[in-house]
Amino acid sequence: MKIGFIGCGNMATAMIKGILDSGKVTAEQMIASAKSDQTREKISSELGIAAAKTNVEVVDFADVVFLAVKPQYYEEVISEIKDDIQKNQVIVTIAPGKTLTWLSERLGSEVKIIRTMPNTPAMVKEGMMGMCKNELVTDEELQQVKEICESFGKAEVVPESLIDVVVGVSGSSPAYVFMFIEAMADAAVADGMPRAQAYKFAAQSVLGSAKMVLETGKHPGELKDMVCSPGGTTIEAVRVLEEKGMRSAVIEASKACVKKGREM
Ligand SMILES: NC(=O)C1=CN([C@@H]2O[C@H](COP(=O)(O)OP(=O)(O)OC[C@H]3O[C@@H](n4cnc5c(N)ncnc54)[C@H](O)[C@@H]3O)[C@@H](O)[C@H]2O)C=CC1
Ligand SMILES: O=C(O)[C@@H]1CCC=N1
Repeated sequence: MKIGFIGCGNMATAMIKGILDSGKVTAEQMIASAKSDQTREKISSELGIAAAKTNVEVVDFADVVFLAVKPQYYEEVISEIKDDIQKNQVIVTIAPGKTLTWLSERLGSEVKIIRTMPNTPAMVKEGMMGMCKNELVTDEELQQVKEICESFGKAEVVPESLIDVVVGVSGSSPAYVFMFIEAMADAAVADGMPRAQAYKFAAQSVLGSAKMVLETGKHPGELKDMVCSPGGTTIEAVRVLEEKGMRSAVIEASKACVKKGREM
């Protein structure tokens, strides 16, 4: 399978590195386009794959084409490539808000489309991706693309109605988690811990807690209760977090994120 990326910024770079490291696809089977000479130089030297000057070159080469530009450039890119797309090719999107209907109207009703939502932890092969397809994509093709995407983390097929929800819970949520880590570290610094050490302690606690949720199968509330000793330190922190509306802040933030995605 030959894989192409249109645009090679943060997400594309992370995804390409993961795919190459998995060995599922060789460097000769991959291509990415970029507008600037500087980015094309990075594609050749850092990623070791072909760098295309035009987006049409990517479509002419690849079986699976990822549209990895910002949502506001989708329309422009689609009008550039639409006449070159063949019936057997699969177009994979990674932008919020661009529905299968919106995409089909612009790419053409004959085009196979997989709509996904990845996240930046793909950079460390711990990504989480939601994906759905239009009716022209076979289950086998979806499975093949899913396996490729599992090179940089986990991937799950969801109904299209949940893709906007995926933006809130995993596409954008790394930003909220980084804010949480930064805030915990700020508190540790305020109490005298050197900053680099504070980030390590805070980040490792988040990593370990996430692993506990995934690996023990226990309810997050039960895991929280296991930390809270009666009359102890943790329940004091929990009391203040509840008083300051932490859960509500996270829920409202995530709902605003999902709403924005639906409007895009
Ligand atoms: N950054 C994130 O956390 C996530 C981003 N996404 C989505 O991934 C997509 C890419 O986002 P990032 O990688 O963060 O953006 P980015 O800005 O790092 O990369 C986009 C790249 O596309 C290039 N580009 C712009 N117009 C182009 C054109 N006409 N032809 C070829 N290349 C062009 C830009 O020069 C840039 O290098 C967006 O649709 C975004 O919504 C999805 C999930 C997470
Ligand atoms: O902020 C954004 O619009 C993109 C989509 C998900 C994460 N970043």
